[in-house]
Amino acid sequence: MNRGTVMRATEVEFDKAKEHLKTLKNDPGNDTKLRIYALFKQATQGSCSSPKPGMLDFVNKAKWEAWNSLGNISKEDARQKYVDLVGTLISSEAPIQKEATTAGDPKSSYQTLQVTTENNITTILLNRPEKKNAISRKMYEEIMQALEQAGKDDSVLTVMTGSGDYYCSGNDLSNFTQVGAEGVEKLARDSGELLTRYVSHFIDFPKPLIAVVNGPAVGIAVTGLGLFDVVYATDRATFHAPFSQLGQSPEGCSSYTFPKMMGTAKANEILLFNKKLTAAQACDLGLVTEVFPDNTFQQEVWKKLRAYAKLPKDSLRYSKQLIRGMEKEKLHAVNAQECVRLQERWLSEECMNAIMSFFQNKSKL
Ligand SMILES: CCCCCC/C=C/C(=O)SCCNC(=O)CCNC(=O)[C@H](O)C(C)(C)COP(=O)(O)OP(=O)(O)OC[C@H]1O[C@@H](n2cnc3c(N)ncnc32)[C@H](O)[C@@H]1OP(=O)(O)O
Repeated sequence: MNRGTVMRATEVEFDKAKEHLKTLKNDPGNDTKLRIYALFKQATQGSCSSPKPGMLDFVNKAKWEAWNSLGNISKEDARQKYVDLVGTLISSEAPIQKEATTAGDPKSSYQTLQVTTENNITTILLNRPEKKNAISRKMYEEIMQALEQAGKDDSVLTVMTGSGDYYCSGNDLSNFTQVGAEGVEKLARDSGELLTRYVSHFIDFPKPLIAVVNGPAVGIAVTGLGLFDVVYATDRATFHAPFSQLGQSPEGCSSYTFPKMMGTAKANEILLFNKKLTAAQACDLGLVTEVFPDNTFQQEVWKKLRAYAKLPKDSLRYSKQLIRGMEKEKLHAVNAQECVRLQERWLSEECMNAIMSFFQNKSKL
């Protein structure tokens, strides 16, 4: 590049930076967030021309000040600065996480996931960090689609992990507030059908499926872990299945896999009495394979996974099928039974009150 040439980010680089921003694991802090906001506004709308918000409108006032402070820089310069700033934030995070989630060949048709294949590993990144990766109806459908593709592609392993500070906060509770003209019975029936299909995709998944639990997990994100082949967790992760608090009942085959894995008495504390486990406790009970310190989690786990992914693909596939094969029929029966019970639960007063209370109070479970 000649001296004095100004670098200009392209629209594609700008769009990529917007996507990368969603995968940030660490909170960049308010000042940086305001600068990102301001550069984005300047890049898309030009200089700030709106009137200054009132002094009690703290949030919009801070945003206005950040945007206004950019002065007259051009849209192109703002776009370049935005791309640079996001690039700096991404590269300051664990390099292995970046590699696993943003490089490779993103199947960009997904709205709620980022799916990449690299080093023989297909990674399904749950990508609604602003909602703690709660699983919306769209996300259930997209996870099923991603599993179907990953089951057929050339990769050796499939990994599921979360974007941001949570692994996943379970079912998006607003799935139960979207009642159509046909009423709540229809909603419960459709939800039961969706859940049956969703869990079946895990039961039938043909190659090693690994959960990289990068933060707390709630509800179905915990119960479904019994259907993964290996579960690695950061020591920051917690495992909470608050069914009775929500007037619901277990799913993800956990009414069978949990007692089998850890004994009925231990499973009951989790599935009946909402006991929240630390990562170390979950590991002692056999739900988690291994726990890593948060600051080396991504590095250590991805190093291991890259080594595993060099093993012969068919051997791993057939071995998994032998280990799980005998159980498949049983698991489908358990899944069907759990979903029938849940359909009844979703129509119960206990469950409706609990969901209303979450949205009214945003009460923490
Ligand atoms: C189709 C039907 C299939 C049904 C399958 C059956 C599955 C059952 C389950 O999974 S049961 C478990 C359901 N999950 C929960 O009950 C968790 C609810 N969430 C919380 O308790 C908290 O949000 C938290 C502890 C996960 C995180 O707390 P905190 O760190 O304080 O963050 P916020 O609460 O501010 O969350 C940020 C933002 O995300 C929204 N959100 C988080 N989790 C969910 C969720 N599960 N459903 C809907 N929305 C969720 C939260 O409301 C905030 O949104 P806002 O910024 O206010 O718009």
